[in-house]
Order: sequence, then structure tokens, then C-alpha cells
Amino acid sequence: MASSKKKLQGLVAATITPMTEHGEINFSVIGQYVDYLVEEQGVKNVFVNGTTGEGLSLSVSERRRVAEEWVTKGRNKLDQVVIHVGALSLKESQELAQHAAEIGADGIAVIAPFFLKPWNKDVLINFLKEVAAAAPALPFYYYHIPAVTGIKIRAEEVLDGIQEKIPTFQGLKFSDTDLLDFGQCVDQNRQRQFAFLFGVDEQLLSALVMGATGAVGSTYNYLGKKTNQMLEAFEKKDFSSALNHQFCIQRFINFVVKLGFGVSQTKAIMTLVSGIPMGPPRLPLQKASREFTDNAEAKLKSLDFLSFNDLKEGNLEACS
Ligand SMILES: CC(=O)N[C@H](C=O)[C@@H](O)[C@H](O)[C@H](O)CO
Ligand SMILES: CC(=O)C(=O)O
Repeated sequence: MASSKKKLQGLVAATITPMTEHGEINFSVIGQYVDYLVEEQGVKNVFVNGTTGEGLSLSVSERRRVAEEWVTKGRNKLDQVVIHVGALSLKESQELAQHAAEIGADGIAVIAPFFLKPWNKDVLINFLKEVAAAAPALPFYYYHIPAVTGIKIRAEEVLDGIQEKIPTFQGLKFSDTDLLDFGQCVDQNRQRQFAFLFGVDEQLLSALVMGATGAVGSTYNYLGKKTNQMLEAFEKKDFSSALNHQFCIQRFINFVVKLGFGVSQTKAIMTLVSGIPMGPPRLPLQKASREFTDNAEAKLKSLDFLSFNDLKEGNLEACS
């Protein structure tokens, strides 16, 4: 049985996979990356090899090595290391699940296979169940990201009765803007102690109202501190200040979304903010343009997300 001793809560950074200019994984900076998340962003949980980590663009052996590095470097520093083990091949997914258990990860997550697709809930559950069974002692999270997988089966349906099929089921990572579906996932499972992790960073406050117990996202790599301030304000029921924090985060995300925002841009922003070289993404993604990075940098500075020593009057749109 999965141990439910520690529930996954708070912010979870969807980790970037650092790469060299030649497209190889740069394992050497992961230790530094762990320290940065904990010390500078106050983020103590990670979600490895997901969307942001280009997990589906890595080979199985690369995915194993990346997972090992995070577990090893995160030991005694991070609270939880969750490994995304979803793949198109059930066999690969099971291999990765078993491996995650062997190396001492804290949980596994799986997306719906998206090439040959499960067309209904029962088939999707059967797939997830077979993966979960390969790591029978690890908490299992279903990763719902319909815009990317193209699998539109509502999360509320997937969760209905899931614990009977997958005893290790422990939560949902919900990366969609349908708050009706998300709210119903929470409402229909109130007695069950599941983790409800929201994955649309720019809308996290609305999901907190709807019952989210935590959040997994790409922006917590570099806006973790700011987002933690929002969580604290929400916790204290200071909703006006929580809203100010959310709006501040939205100003940045809205700005980059309009320029074109994805994993490549996340790599560029994180390199800029943390000083840790994340390198280019792997094909089919392409490196963010110089123009994007310059614009993002100016915006980060004006919002005070990046120190701006040469501006004496303070920045123009910083939020308190
Ligand atoms: C599609 C995608 O990558 N979503 C991420 C996690 O689920 C989010 O963290 C977004 O990057 C973030 O909300 C910005 O849109
Ligand atoms: C954003 C997210 O959760 C992921 O990269 O998988």
C-alpha cells in the first residue's frame, strides 16, 4: 500500500531538464537547482520529467538518470520528488514506475497515452492501473492535461471509483481551466484525503477557492516565492492581498503568453532569473529568441521579480 503519511501540499515545481548547447542533459547543475528552489524560492517539492521537463522527448534511459539525479540531490533537502512516468508504451511506463520505486521517489504521475488513445474512462483507468501496479508502494497521481494529450475525458469521471481500481491513487494534477470539472473532483471526493494539485499557475487563486490542496507548475521555478506569498495570504483569509499577488503574477504570465510562451521560454526565463544555465530545449522545440528573452527580462525587472539595481526610483509596476 502507498504510504499516506505525508500528503503532497503547497507548491511543486515542474522541473526543467537542463541541457548543454549540444543537446545532452546537463546533470551537473541539478544539485545547484535543488538548492536554488529550496533557498531562493521556498519550493520543496518537485515534479520531474513532466511537460516542462520535456519528459516525453527524453529516452527512457535519460528519464531514469534524470529521476535518479533529482532523488539523490534532493535527499534531506526536498520534501517530495514525484516522477512523471507516463509514456505511449505501457511497458516503458511500467519500467519507469518500477525504477521510481527502486530509487526511492515519493510518488509517480501518469498522463493519458495520447497517440493510440483510450477512448473512454474505463480503458484509461485500465492503462493507469497497469502502470500503478508496477510500483505498488508508491503514491499514484493522475496527470490531467487535455489540451496537450487531446484526451478530453473529464477528470471528475476518471476519479469516480478510481480508488477501488487503483489502491495507490493519491491525487490529481489538474492542468486545465475547467473549474467546474476541478470543483467536482474536489466535491465528490471530500472524504478521501486526495491531493488536488492545480496546474494553471495564472489561475491558482481561483482553484484554491475551489479546494486545491497544492499546485504543480512551471512558474514556481522562478515565481515560487511570490506564489508562496499568495498562498500565505489565502491561508490567513487576506483575500485582497492574495488577489494582488495573483494579479501581479498574471501581469507577467499575460505578457509572456502574448509573446509566445512554452517550455523553451521557461528555460530561458529560468536561466535569467536563477543564473543556472538551463540550455536550449530539444527538438521539436526551438530555443527562445533573443527578443523574447530581452522583453521578458525587462518585464521581470519592472515587476520586481528580478533585481534592478540600476533603477533608482524603484520599478513602475511592482506589486507589494
Ligand atoms: C501546459 C503547461 O505546461 N502547463 C504548466 C503545468 O501544467 C503550467 O505551469 C503553465 O506553464 C503555466 O500555467 C503558464 O501558463
Ligand atoms: C507544468 C507541469 O506540471 C509539467 O511540466 O508537467
